[in-house]
Amino acid sequence: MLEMKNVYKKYKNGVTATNGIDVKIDQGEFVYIVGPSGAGKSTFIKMMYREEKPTSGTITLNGIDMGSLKNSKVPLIRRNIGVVFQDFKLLPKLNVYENVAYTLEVIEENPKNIKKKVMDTLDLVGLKHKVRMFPDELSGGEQQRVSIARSIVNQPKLVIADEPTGNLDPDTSWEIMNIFEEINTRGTTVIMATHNKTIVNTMKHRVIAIESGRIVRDEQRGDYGYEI
Ligand SMILES: Nc1ncnc2c1ncn2[C@@H]1O[C@H](COP(=O)(O)OP(=O)(O)OP(=O)(O)O)[C@@H](O)[C@H]1O
Repeated sequence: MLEMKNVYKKYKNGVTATNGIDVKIDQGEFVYIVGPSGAGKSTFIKMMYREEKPTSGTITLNGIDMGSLKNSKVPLIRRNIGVVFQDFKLLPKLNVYENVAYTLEVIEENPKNIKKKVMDTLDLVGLKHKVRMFPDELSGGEQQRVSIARSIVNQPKLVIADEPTGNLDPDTSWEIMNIFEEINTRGTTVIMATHNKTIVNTMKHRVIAIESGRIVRDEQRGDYGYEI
């Protein structure tokens, strides 16, 4: 589903964040991206959904060359990619239902389908009973559930998460991880950057370690591999 060939990313300030990355990720995989702070994990991930463009090399997502994709085509491709962030990034003036429905409204989904899709997704993340609440009335874990619901309501083939449990306590982190596990069990590819050693070592999946912009380890059912 995703292939990178010799991908370099040099930012305008001269920092080289990825230094020749080659990787292949298949549909349905669950992949952790680990490595020290500043290693290039977020940059690696951002290039997958064209938040950043590679300086050189190729990135192909389901046959589409993400690097040379016209800006005007990016929103269309993003419909097939859900993205979850550490800081949730919910719209503060919209309630839970509206935050999730918004994704479908911008892609002009038939209004008749929106309600069912939103409610089914909120049911999956366990938030059906809080549809009218606003983000500032929710706990961090609940906000992350809304953010996950928003990312999957359009049934993307790929969900990318950058440190999704970074702001959450251990119990809540496990609840959130169980949702990602369920999403993956349903066939969605999950790619997750994380510093959470306990989770990586317990909920075993493929582990790709990045250091100084290079992949230094790529193991099925790998370990986190760093002391925190
Ligand atoms: N927009 C940017 N402009 C310039 N340099 C950047 C930019 N984003 C990241 N960098 C630099 O690129 C390098 C890799 O950063 P990146 O955020 O990809 O690392 P990371 O592994 O995700 O780190 P962390 O675990 O701390 O989130 C760092 O040196 C960082 O300072």
